[in-house]
Amino acid sequence: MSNPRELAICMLIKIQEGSYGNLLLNQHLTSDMSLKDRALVTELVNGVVQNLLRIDYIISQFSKIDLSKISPFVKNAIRVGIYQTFFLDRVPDFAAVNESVSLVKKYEGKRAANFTNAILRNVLRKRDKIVYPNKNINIEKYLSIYYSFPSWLIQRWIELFDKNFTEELCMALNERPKPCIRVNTLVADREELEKQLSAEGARVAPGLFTEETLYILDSPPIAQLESFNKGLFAPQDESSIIASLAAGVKSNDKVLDVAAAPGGKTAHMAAIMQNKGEIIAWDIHPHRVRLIEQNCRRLKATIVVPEVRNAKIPDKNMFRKFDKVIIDAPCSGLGVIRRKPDIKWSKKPEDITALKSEQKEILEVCSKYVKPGGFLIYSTCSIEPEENEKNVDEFLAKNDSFIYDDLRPYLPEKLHNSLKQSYGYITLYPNIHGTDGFFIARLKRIKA
Ligand SMILES: C[S@@+](CC[C@H](N)C(=O)[O-])C[C@H]1O[C@@H](n2cnc3c(N)ncnc32)[C@H](O)[C@@H]1O
Repeated sequence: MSNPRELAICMLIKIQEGSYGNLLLNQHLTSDMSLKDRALVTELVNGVVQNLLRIDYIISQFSKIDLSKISPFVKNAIRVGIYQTFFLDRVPDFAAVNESVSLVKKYEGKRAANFTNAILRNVLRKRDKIVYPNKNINIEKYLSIYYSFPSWLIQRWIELFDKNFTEELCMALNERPKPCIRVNTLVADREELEKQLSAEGARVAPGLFTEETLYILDSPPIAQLESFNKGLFAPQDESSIIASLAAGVKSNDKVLDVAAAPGGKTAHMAAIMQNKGEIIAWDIHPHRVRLIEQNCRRLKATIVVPEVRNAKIPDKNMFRKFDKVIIDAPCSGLGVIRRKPDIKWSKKPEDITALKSEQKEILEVCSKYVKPGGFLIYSTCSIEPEENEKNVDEFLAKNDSFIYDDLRPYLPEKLHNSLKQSYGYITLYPNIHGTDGFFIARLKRIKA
């Protein structure tokens, strides 16, 4: 399939049937497609998924047929057409309409094509007259439709934060983040990497908080850069970079990273430890443990011992053996919606409850691996308190061998005023910090 819009429509149908957007894009965007086409497919798929409720609201204003009765191909062809005309500057309106109409004709015949044409032209003609739910009458409905977030999430966030914060959060989560990379200090320093990236045609900007972070402003595809293949850097969000700093690892530490794949924090900690000491890196999925192996090989992290293990199953032989235990827990991922917009549709309120108990179990079991005087770092890429401070607070209430440890010595100074009173944990928010949403807690074992 060589037409990027056709490919995007087919992927959108699969995503609505339950496939993961990122996996589909990785699978179908092969090197025989031009860079431009790959970028367009990615933009259309992520853009439609990100703005789904608003796009469907617009369609429903102009279609006499209920959305649920429109065939998946026609519906997604209209969505792709509307996304291009409302959210992208670079595609002329007539081209967006014509492409959708001719694809519908190819797949569903002339009648469906006429319907598509009528809706899209009508939407274009009346685009300035679209009336969204009134913000002053029903703020929840307005935020849900206008920013395209499920109403349960909007309700939850308004209760947790407030209306203004929720609106800012939605806006930030709808922004496309610049790719973020970590300088691999095992192989290069920041200056060397900047020079090499510039020679390879990439432009970068410094990190918001940390020395080892660079943001890519524009570049050839990252995986094709020589500097990537030589392991000079690792793609990693700054929030995740901050989490490995919070671990405060040092040379000759014995570290256990219990949910480590694909190895972002593992390889970073190996760099901080200057490849001295040991990091045992577990993950439950064999294919993901292979990613740890591949990434550590590319990044020359030689002290990492990857293993397929379920962190919920205790191993008595390893109790109290580690200086640092890192639990980068499986979580809802609601903090990384900027990168993976389909998360907002795939996650349900009950997932948060289920994940909380899974995280609690891992926390309970893996805390036993920390030696007296050692540290436990618990993190998630979620901003939901149940997965974060509530979980840790409940753990601490039941385990008097642990206390919160002051994060300030490990965090960039600019973040100190975001720490709560005990200084033992921090939540990063995209609308405040400009990073992914992330939670990091640091605990100390004070008793055997
Ligand atoms: C947030 S990701 C880890 C990201 C990683 N720490 C990094 O920085 O690249 C969570 C990982 O936990 C793994 N996982 C889920 N349940 C697990 C379990 N019971 N035991 C070990 N790993 C688990 C998942 O396969 C996933 O790779």
